[in-house]
Amino acid sequence: MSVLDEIIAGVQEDLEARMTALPLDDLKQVAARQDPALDPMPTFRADGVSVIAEVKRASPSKGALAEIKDPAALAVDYAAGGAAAISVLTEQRRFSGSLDDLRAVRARVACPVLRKDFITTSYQLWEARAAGADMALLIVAALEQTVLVSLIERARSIGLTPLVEVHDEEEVERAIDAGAALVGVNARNLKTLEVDRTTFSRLAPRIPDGVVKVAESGVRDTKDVIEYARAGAEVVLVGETLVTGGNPRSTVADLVAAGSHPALQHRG
Ligand SMILES: O=P(O)(O)OC[C@@H](O)[C@@H](O)c1c[nH]c2ccccc12
Repeated sequence: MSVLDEIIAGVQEDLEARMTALPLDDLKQVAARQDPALDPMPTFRADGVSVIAEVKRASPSKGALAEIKDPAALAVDYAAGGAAAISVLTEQRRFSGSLDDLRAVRARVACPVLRKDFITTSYQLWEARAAGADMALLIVAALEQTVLVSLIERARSIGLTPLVEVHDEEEVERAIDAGAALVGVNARNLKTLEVDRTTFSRLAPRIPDGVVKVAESGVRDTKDVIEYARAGAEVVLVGETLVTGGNPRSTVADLVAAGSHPALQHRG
């Protein structure tokens, strides 16, 4: 069993318990009480590289990264530094996240919030919306094509913008076929957990113009942002560097500044 399969098995076990505790119809009512979801796409399409800053306590590859006692305070710092959106890991077993983290972040920031998890059912999309998320991650490697198509449609129907994650050429093709408008190229292979930053430059040319390209993982500094931007990234998603560095607010601000350099505004 691959790491990805193992993570998903755990996620589904935890999910079953929540589904028993809160039936879908009740969950939908919670979702209906939320403010309408925010649309991140206009900001992502605007000039300059948008930064999605991630609240990430741990990862399967590195174990514990940071304690993060107050995820909402961290998200407020990210937003103050100029983050276009906040990503919140909600997977519990390997990433030490939760939907409580997402709700806490939602209550304190005005920008779009992404639910970062291993979503395989529409129940999880409703959970995301009920917790106040505006976006949800869909990992192509974790989903059969018909399921991917239906989760993209379902996400949109409840107001969520799906971020569709790919790792290779075949997954790019599947994401585009499924109608993705926001594609994330993850430099970390979820099967081997290794980071290869050239994955983005290799796959970006296969993503049509008009589809917003997100470079996920492996951003260490401003140089990496510039490199991803030169290869066509409109958005970068950054976790570890922000939670392990000293000053998240100024680090985000530095990354945003690097990505707004006029020499990078030639993406067409
Ligand atoms: O910490 P990094 O290398 O900056 O990476 C952030 C983000 O890309 C990574 O957390 C991630 C990308 N896709 C995922 C899917 C599930 C869990 C986590 C992820």
